[in-house]
Amino acid sequence: MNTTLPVVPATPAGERPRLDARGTSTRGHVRASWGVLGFIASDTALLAGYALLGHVSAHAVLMYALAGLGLFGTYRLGIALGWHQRLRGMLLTLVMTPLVSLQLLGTAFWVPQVGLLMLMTLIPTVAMTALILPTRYLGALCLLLGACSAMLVATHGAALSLPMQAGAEAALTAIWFTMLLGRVATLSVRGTQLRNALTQKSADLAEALQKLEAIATHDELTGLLNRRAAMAMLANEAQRADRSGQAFSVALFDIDHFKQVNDTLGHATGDEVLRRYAAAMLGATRAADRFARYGGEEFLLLMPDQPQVHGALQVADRLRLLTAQHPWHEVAEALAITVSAGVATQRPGETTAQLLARADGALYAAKHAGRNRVQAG
Ligand SMILES: Nc1nc2c(ncn2[C@@H]2O[C@H](COP(=O)(O)OP(=O)(O)OP(=O)(O)O)[C@@H](O)[C@H]2O)c(=O)[nH]1
Repeated sequence: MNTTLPVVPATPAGERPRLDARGTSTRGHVRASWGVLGFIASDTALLAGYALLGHVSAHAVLMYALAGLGLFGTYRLGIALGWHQRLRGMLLTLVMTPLVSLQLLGTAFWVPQVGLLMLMTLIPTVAMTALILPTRYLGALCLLLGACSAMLVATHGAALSLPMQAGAEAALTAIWFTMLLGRVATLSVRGTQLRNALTQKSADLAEALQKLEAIATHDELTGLLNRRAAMAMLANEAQRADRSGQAFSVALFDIDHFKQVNDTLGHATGDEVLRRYAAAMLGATRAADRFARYGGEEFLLLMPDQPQVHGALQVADRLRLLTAQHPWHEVAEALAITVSAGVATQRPGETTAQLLARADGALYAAKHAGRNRVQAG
């Protein structure tokens, strides 16, 4: 009678069993079914004790045991037929809870001298349900069970009792209570496990989202912000500048004769040059500045705190010089890398596309003027 539904145990770490939609493995349900059998056995033993003391009939104990075995069989059949997967892991709850409740209430109607124990045993059963079942089902189940309980009290109220006459009876009842407490405690543990699992899941999700964001906004080779992120940043900066009236500057850098690096030293060396260049520029720019990979060997520097073109030109030229002075021989003997840059400072009413076009024009001019130089657009 004390057949509170057991908690479906988690799957041991490292195994990859078939999971239902709620992440419970078939093996977990099988283990839970053994738990059901354990409850049936312990309840039957206690009831047999009451029968020996003459408090309930042996017939009632036998019926209880048979009903319990029927429940166990139904559960195992459900698992064998894959119901736990079809019912999205709610087999225990959707099928077993009403059946167990039926068993408990039926016994209470039939053997009201243990009726109060049956009603109390309903509590952890419903609590288990509340952990899993959607609210609308839970509400319906509670209404149904409430109506049945009310009917039980209305029709058998006076007869409902706790077996406590003899000392041995009281001892059995105390054991029953202790078992009930154990089941409620197990449910609380399960609730905590579920909450922890949820917390872990949302932490994993947040981490995955962060990784996705990083992938979406960063260039894989250099780790710099990619063009998409750079354009978004530029748009934000333009909005800020519109509001504050404080202009900003951009510089487009392009590695000189980079094709030759690839052609003579190989693509891998070309990649290494790009990586080193990016790292060197990141280390040399201010925290407020943003350095992004704009294209293949083209880079964009956003300078929010450079409202004057001469200041922006100085920054860009410092970076140009740093590039020329970088120990490129560490990458390949006799390797020398220079960059050309075009700088533009935002003009009132100018769009980011117009601003970039001016910077690009200046870069083109720098290339044509001989490379390894910076020009303003
Ligand atoms: N290794 C490597 N090469 C790249 C990458 N992206 C673009 N490139 C190469 O960069 C080279 C750019 O060549 P061009 O546009 O002709 O320019 P350039 O040789 O730098 O000449 P100038 O810009 O006129 O000085 C091409 O060979 C591209 O294949 C990359 O991720 N890795």
